[in-house]
Amino acid sequence: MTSEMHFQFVVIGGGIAGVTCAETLSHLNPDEKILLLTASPLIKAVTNFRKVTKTLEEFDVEERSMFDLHAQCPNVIVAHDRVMKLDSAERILHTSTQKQYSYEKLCICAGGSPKIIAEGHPHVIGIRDTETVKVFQEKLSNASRIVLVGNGGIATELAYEINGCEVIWAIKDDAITHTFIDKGASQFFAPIMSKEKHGERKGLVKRVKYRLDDDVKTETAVKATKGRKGGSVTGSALGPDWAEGIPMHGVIEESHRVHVEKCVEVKRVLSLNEIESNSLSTCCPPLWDDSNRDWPVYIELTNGHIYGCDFVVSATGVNPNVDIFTSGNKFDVDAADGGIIVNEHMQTSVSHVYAAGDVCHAGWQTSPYWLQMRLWCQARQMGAFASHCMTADVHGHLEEISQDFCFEMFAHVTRFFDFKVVLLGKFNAQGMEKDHELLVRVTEGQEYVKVVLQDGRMHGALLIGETDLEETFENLILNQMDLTPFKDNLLDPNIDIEDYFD
Ligand SMILES: Cc1cc2nc3c(=O)[nH]c(=O)nc-3n(C[C@H](O)[C@H](O)[C@H](O)COP(=O)(O)OP(=O)(O)OC[C@H]3O[C@@H](n4cnc5c(N)ncnc54)[C@H](O)[C@@H]3O)c2cc1C
Ligand SMILES: NC(=O)C1=CN([C@@H]2O[C@H](COP(=O)(O)OP(=O)(O)OC[C@H]3O[C@@H](n4cnc5c(N)ncnc54)[C@H](O)[C@@H]3O)[C@@H](O)[C@H]2O)C=CC1
Repeated sequence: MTSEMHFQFVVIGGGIAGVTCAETLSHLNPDEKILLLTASPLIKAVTNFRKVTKTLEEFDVEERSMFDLHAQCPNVIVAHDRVMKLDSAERILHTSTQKQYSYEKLCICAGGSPKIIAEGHPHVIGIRDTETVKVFQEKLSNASRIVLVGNGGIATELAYEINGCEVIWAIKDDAITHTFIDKGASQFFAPIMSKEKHGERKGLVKRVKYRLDDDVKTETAVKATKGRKGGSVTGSALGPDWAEGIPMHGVIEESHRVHVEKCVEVKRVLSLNEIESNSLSTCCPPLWDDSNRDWPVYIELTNGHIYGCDFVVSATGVNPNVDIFTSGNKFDVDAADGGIIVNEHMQTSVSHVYAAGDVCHAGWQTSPYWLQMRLWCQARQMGAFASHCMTADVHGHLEEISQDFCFEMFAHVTRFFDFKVVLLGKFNAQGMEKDHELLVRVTEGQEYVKVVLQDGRMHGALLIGETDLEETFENLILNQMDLTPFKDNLLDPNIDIEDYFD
């Protein structure tokens, strides 16, 4: 019988949410011992954090050995151990190394795994962590054509970054990058996507730094391989600009070739044998050469088109890692996205258990200008806020804690097609009735500016390019000024909008 170790605070997950939660708990509770349990030996650390505006933040993400966190926060003990079972009635965690840990307060930050079409198929892969990127790179280095499924962040980045390999990009929508931008913005990007990339990429927003020496890398690779069952993901999600500095080359000379199939889903994944025995005819985009080629795998789309390729990347979103926790415990889980529901204090429906990051579903009455997206900034914010709530909870004044300002307004800065992209508030008029109004300003190849107005007040904005409008628009969303008298001038390029509202 293994003895049980008790901790005031236990955090599960070495991703951005878990590490931020453990670090903040450490600062708030210097005299308490905090345990961080992580299935991967590498953890994610946020560095160079800075606020760009009140709600927009930028930071670097470093992948570090788990020993670094203990060195930096001596009251945090980091254990490379996978939680196999949660007994919430007894407040005990059982791990893969047969250990048992009891807790006063627990925060689940177990992240998510890629939602993969045809899961388990040898020619269909997903991308989540360093290891899955390695698999992708290796496969790509021998590939001349891939099918890319999905229309969100990962697919958009891959469609732009992959060189030396033909890409058939299959999307459910009628425009690219639907998760982040509207149809007008995707038309703005269309000519840029098909162009070859020239010169150095700017890397303006983020960098992921790999500070590992070779020994740690080797050890990590071995452990990670052993730890996986059926290709399941154990590492933390990659962070901003993960694609930068990672070679993404196939075997053909043509540097950049993308064919977009719109309004489709994948109907079937087929083998060459199935194609031949059923005499199915395959297709090829105009001017692409498909003569006499047999492919390892074929994809049939719902529009009837069948494409052969070397392998398929399923970039179709994330499933929160909840199964281990929901088994035998009464967690409320969101029916649509599968996340553990948390309230405005990041508490789950199970006593003494909190959750943060990709694993959770924001179940509180959100501000009209905020929405949940599974992003690093929200993982950091939720992890930090959960630690404040857990600390207040053990001291009996949780009810005095009001929600952090970061949940007032959605704000995200990223890069797509080498352009800075800023998303503010309800940037795509999400959940708004038809009575909203859109104002748009486009300068081809330079900038795309869209604001969402309702009753003359700004509810959201999408800014592509170096617009310098984020701070002013953030203020206009937060202060809800009636813009009816200024509407005609709001996007006038000859007016300095910052001075206007000063
Ligand atoms: C390819 C890619 C690119 C991305 N690019 C961006 C971007 O540009 N901008 C952006 O904002 N976001 C981006 N994201 C999303 C962002 O990385 C995630 O939203 C964020 O990192 C989630 O953090 P997390 O801590 O909640 O989860 P994760 O990073 O998934 O961490 C979960 C942790 O829990 C551990 N764990 C899981 N189960 C157990 C268990 N049973 N026991 C112990 N430990 C366990 C895992 O080992 C891991 O350490 C990207 C994601 C991917 C996959
Ligand atoms: N720059 C950024 O901010 C980036 C953020 N991310 C984040 O990382 C996470 C994972 O990225 P993605 O996998 O791209 O998820 P995503 O949530 O961004 O996009 C998923 C896409 O897959 C589509 N889809 C879902 N099921 C499908 C199916 N069966 N067939 C076809 N299409 C289907 C959806 O319509 C959606 O377009 C997300 O949380 C995303 O926000 C990822 C890369 C870059």
